[in-house]
Amino acid sequence: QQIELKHGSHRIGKRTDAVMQKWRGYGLGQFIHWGLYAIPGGEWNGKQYNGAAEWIRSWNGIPKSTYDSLIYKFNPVNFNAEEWAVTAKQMGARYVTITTKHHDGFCLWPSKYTRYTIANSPWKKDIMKPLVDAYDKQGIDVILYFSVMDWNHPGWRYDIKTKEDSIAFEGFKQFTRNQLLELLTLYPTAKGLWFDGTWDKSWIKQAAFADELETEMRKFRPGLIIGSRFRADENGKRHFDSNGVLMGDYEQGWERKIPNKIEDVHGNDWDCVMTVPENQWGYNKAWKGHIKTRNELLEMTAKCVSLGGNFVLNFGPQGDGAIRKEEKQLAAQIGDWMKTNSEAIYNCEYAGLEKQDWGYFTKKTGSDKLYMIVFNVPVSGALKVKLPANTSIGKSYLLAQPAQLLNAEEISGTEYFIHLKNTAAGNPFVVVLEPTAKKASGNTYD
Ligand SMILES: C[C@@H]1N[C@@H](c2cn(-c3ccccc3)nn2)[C@H](O)[C@@H]1O
Repeated sequence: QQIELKHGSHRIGKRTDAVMQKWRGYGLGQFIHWGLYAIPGGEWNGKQYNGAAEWIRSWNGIPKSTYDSLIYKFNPVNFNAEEWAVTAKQMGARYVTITTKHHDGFCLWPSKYTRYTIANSPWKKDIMKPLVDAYDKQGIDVILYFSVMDWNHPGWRYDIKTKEDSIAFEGFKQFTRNQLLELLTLYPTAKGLWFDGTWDKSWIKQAAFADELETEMRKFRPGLIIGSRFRADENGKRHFDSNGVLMGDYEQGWERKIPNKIEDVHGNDWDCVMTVPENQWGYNKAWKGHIKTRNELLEMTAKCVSLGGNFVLNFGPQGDGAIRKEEKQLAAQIGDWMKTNSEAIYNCEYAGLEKQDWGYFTKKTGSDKLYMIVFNVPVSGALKVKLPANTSIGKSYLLAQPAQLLNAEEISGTEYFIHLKNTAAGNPFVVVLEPTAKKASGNTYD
């Protein structure tokens, strides 16, 4: 049964306002991880760091102060915000999440609450403003990534054990609040905040402070979207409070993993953030291990949308500000597919139909139109569809060739085979189903 909570979730069920409805329909997004870590790119003195490139500061092979002095090397002469935004547009991304400050504490905006910012680098200029403006110009909504954990701030603590810890952390909490209100003030078109670095005990113990801060930010920016990772409840519960209710506006736990069935998402909004290599968010020179292909990424996108979520693909621009060619190629390949098939991705939701082996169902929000995103054509060339009892298939056709109707053979009251004309599919493709209400059979046998 429900327990009394002061700092648990303040909402049951999905948000129904227009801003969140738009977020729900994005389908595909871009993540950008960029900062000082892009300069070493996962390598130091010729040796490769085995962890994630944006965590290289935590490698004991580098003195912390040596890493921190990378600020004096940050001069991204090939940085072009317009190019990044156009790459995202060509990919078909409808929102972008950009690291304003990662765990190392380096701020891509000229914050007045620390010296560890772009303003004190050779580059000097604000990076966030041109990025927000460029993405806004492309009609791509911006979400600001913010790491609470800040290895550069003297007040940061992993846990609070002594009086000194709690005094230092009080200062850190005010600093964090100041920076967040500063970001919301400087970039008012940002639709949301994507929090990270909130798993340590020090922050988990700040249930009341974080709850008040979240309320303050929502008041400051009505409609602001905040995920489930920002704060813990007074019992230290994260993502879901002590009553199992989702914290924040959407579930943020799907990092480099995708739910397998609808029950896994508990009726919540969610997005999945994904790296192209196995686990590299910041630029890593060694483009090694399993690099996801365009078809794998398309299947992940389709799977996420088929389960009611969004898929957010990460890009790690180089230290000089250019996006690496492999990522540009992927963006173009994905965009090429989206040009023909984005109708099955944008403003679509979980169709409520039994999953079939050939791929994924999506349903257009606000309509009965169904999409079958096909990755595995059966040798029979027949795609099985199970519909609810009171519906049948009015029309079915390839999204890419709407004039060519496909034969939908009724196998039984609720099962159909959609017969494909051409089974040599080199690419994933979409079949559209326009269901109609089933005519009453008229015969009663009762
Ligand atoms: C979105 C992604 N989240 C950051 C992260 C966090 N962690 C992590 C790893 C172990 C324990 C707790 C958190 N690993 N990566 C990555 O650096 C990237 O920013």
